[in-house]
Amino acid sequence: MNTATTSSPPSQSSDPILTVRDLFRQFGGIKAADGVNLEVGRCEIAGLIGPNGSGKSTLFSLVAGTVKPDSGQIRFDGREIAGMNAHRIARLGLARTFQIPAMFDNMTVTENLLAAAAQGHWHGAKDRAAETLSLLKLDQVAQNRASDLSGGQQKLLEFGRVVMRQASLILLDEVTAGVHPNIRKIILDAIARLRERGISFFIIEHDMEMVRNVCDRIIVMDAGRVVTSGAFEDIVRDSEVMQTYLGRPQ
Ligand SMILES: Nc1ncnc2c1ncn2[C@@H]1O[C@H](COP(=O)(O)OP(=O)(O)OP(=O)(O)O)[C@@H](O)[C@H]1O
Repeated sequence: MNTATTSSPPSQSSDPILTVRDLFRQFGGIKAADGVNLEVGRCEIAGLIGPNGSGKSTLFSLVAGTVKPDSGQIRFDGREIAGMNAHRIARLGLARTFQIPAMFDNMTVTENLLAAAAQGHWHGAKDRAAETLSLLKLDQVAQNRASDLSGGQQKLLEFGRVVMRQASLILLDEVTAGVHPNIRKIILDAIARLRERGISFFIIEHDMEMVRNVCDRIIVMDAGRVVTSGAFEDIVRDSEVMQTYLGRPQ
């Protein structure tokens, strides 16, 4: 069901890059994660959808280590990471866009990319910065200060900073929300290209068109739990899921 935006994933190993088992986290009386179970395959682009307050962002924070679970397992690339601190998880190769330190306003676009590499793998950073500028069509503004970029270009730069860290799994939280269609297309094409290079993605998205265009598989959450998962067409065909969990019958 991939459109022209995405290509087929490279051959996937059967061992998922991310496995979440029986994950619980309460805030006061609110069960934000109420026994979450899911997997993201290697080189997969998995979409996470669900109504407001269903626990999507909390799940990302639990996986990225910025929120600690009450109980449960999170296995990333063969290691148990539940409760590990966020910096350690990031060093293992898991990145969450737009959660990394804000870009440096007074530095150029290129300098910002190099600074992101300095937080992780410096080897080959200059070549990777050039590749990333090209991938995200930021070549023309490479020497501009980050503060002089448009809002959409700043989103591209933040995405580029994550790419520079050479993560093997990237969590994207509504990465295209509110951006111009041209910027959106650049981001979607970049996701598809990066997946071809072996990077896995887990994407929170409200825009069903983006979900359809880019995701291999959709995971639906409601009230802190995964209620179903499957191909986009199967999910939208399930009118009960669409009405109950997304509030829009198809
Ligand atoms: N730090 C917190 N303190 C208290 N309650 C929280 C906290 N973080 C999340 N919650 C609550 O946990 C529930 C799940 O929130 P979460 O933001 O994870 O949902 P979401 O699916 O990402 O929602 P949205 O689509 O609106 O971003 C909500 O009821 C929210 O109010």
